[in-house]
Amino acid sequence: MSELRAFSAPGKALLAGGYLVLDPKYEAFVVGLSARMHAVAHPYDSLQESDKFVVRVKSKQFKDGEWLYSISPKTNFIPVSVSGSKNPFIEKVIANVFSYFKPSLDDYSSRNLFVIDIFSDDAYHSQEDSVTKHHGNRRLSFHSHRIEEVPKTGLGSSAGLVTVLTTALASFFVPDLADNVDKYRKMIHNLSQVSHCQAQGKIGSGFDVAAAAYGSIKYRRFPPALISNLPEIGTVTYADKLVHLVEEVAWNITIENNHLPSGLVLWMGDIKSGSETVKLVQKVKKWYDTHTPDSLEVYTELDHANSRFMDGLSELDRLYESHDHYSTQLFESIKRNDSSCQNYSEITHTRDAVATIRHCFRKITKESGADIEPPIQTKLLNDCQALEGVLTCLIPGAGGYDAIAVIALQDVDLKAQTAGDERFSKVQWLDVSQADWGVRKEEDPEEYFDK
Ligand SMILES: Nc1ncnc2c1ncn2[C@@H]1O[C@H](COP(=O)(O)OP(=O)(O)OP(=O)(O)O)[C@@H](O)[C@H]1O
Ligand SMILES: C[C@@](O)(CCOP(=O)(O)O)CC(=O)O
Repeated sequence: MSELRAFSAPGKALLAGGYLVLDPKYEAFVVGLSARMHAVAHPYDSLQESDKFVVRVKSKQFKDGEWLYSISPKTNFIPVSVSGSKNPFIEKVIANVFSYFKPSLDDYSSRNLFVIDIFSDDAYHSQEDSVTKHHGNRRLSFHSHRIEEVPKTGLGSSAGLVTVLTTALASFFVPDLADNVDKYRKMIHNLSQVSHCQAQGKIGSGFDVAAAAYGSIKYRRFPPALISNLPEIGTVTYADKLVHLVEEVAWNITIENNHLPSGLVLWMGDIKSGSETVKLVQKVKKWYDTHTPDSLEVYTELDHANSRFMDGLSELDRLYESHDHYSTQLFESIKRNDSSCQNYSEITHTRDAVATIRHCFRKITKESGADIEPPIQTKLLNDCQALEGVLTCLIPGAGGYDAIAVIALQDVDLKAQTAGDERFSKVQWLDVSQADWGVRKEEDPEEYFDK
């Protein structure tokens, strides 16, 4: 490509289906966020040598944020770090995009250097030790530490990175991609799932990658074996098997557009203390296996409550759009958040479903030792539930001490309501909102750079 082009992909919050979504039996609800990961692909450049490709990925907001990989058809597209500095997510994206397109060096002689800049929005990372600077027309935070050392807020930075980088790198091989992201969305999604899964060590359900590719969705995962059955990267059969998986295989996945009701918005409160998802998942799995058949009953109850929660939100969405007397009264009652809420079954159904989800998670917390909704978070959520304009609130994703998610009326200001209140002193409201759209082209790539 002879032109600069920019893409972005959203962060995520898993509002229903944590843990269950690891099993293809259950459906989850994930919301795409306004915090986005960006990739700007530069025009083709050339190396002195013509016996390899080089991909240079720069992420200048982080110390030492540059990775240089060389890659060649002669070694079946195994990326080799040139600078010595490695990033597993970037490495797997390069391996898979090259294995998928199998470019020949003859076709790319004198345009075999691909340069991509990564930019990430503030909400992904703790802003401590960072300096905000204008970069082109954008305000970006620059951190004094390496990417692995900067505390995350849990919005899915790696999934955003993998998805947007896959898109940007693929745009070197697909001339019409930049103007047709939709046409290639499935390919981008499937390739990104493969890369993310390999880089992460095959732990996740892939809901974060699906949200990065598609935005707010109902999601049911693919069978994990689809990816774990691939041969090793660099083996002779890898590229063909990958193309077959991305293009031909039925993934049996559910991805359906789904969003929060109009008139309601998401608030994410960061708690600054972090949890380790992998350890939580291990504890919950152990609890599940050692507590059957009771654990299956808990999962079934959770699954039904998740469905009722999603149905309740859809019901509220329909009501908001109707703008009739009943719906106006209902939304005013959420605004007051007083006993009048009891008069509206749409509110009580949604709240009861969330109460059941939280009850089940507290039970699992107690029996498994995995702090999904530990008592300190229970107290915080109960305090949030009583705030003006709050429909409901819960622990997103894997739960723990990371964050809380609150669904509230669009015109209430939780920041102002909780300011100076000791009960909320640990909560930092993130500057994010729901944003339904998945990976997309950004119209003005020049605006990322100083003129
Ligand atoms: N802006 C970036 N530039 C380069 N690499 C990044 C960037 N953002 C994330 N990464 C890569 O992703 C890794 C973090 O991924 P990880 O899956 O642990 O976190 P996350 O996706 O933000 O969190 P969570 O899965 O809890 O939502 C980093 O160590 C780095 O390798
Ligand atoms: C526990 C789990 O179901 C959700 C983790 O969500 P999060 O990374 O905490 O947003 C794991 C997964 O689905 O990958």
